[in-house]
Amino acid sequence: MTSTVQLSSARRLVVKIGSALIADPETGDIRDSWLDTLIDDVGRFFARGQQVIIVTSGAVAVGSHHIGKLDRCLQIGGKHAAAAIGQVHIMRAYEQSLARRGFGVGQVLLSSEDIDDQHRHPNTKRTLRQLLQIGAVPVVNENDTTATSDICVGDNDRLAARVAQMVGANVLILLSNVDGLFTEDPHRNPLARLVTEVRCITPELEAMAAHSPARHSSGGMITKLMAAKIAMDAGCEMVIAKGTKSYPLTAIESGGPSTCFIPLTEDRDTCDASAN
Ligand SMILES: Nc1ncnc2c1ncn2[C@@H]1O[C@H](COP(=O)(O)OP(=O)(O)O)[C@@H](O)[C@H]1O
Ligand SMILES: N[C@@H](CCC(=O)OP(=O)(O)O)C(=O)O
Repeated sequence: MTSTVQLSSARRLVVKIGSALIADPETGDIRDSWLDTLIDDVGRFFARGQQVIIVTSGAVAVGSHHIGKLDRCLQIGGKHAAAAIGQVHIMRAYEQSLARRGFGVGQVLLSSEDIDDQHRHPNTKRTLRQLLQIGAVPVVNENDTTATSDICVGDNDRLAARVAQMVGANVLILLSNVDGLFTEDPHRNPLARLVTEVRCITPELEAMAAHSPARHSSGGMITKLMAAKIAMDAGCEMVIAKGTKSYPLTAIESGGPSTCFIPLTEDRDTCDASAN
């Protein structure tokens, strides 16, 4: 069973970009041509009167390749230094791509305190909303350079869900390197089937999700299901889709494969999942 995801009716969307999309996994180079097609899609949403917040991974992936090019050892500066270097490259790419289409950009680096702390939360929310009002696209990442385990969200799937919850987004899209949630990791079992629609995160569904084999990824499918719980509890629909090809948001709207997590409402209260 397939379902066509309706994105056009969403007033506010959060789009999360995984490391393997923004950065070539082999070279660590930013995939500029692909990024231009994503930003074309985002521009189309803005032209329809919709608001889009981007949550992007990739700072560590891009930065660690640069450290490699400079012949330094990752252990010395570690992940924090890699993120500090990579974040600059990522933001330059977003800034240039958005500017070519007439948009500004606002970098928002968050720790869990910026979302959880009752004094910081309203500031974070206000900043995101003001950026949208003045036509600057918020580009969010975790503040990896100073994050310690007690103040970090830990992965951008949950960070994106927390942002979606905070700004009252209608739809959260996680663009990844797989079509969605499969009955097993499709990289390990090619016979795994795509789950197209989820209305409830059951233990059976959680058992399907595994970690990612990719080096710079944080949580694989496990954190995506955690994100789905946060989003659905906030009444926000969540979509996981493959974003590796050009125009990844157009592909979803055209009925491309995806897993859609639909929050329960009073008139839709069945708790089940459909697989292809
Ligand atoms: N049940 C599953 N369905 C789909 N992918 C899964 C599943 N379990 C584990 N995975 C792995 O999760 C990976 C996607 O997560 P991740 O590498 O963290 O991507 P991203 O960088 O987009 O967050 C897939 O490439 C796949 O190997
Ligand atoms: N904040 C990190 C991203 C961590 C993360 O969640 O990565 P991914 O699993 O590829 O979305 C970075 O920018 O490298």
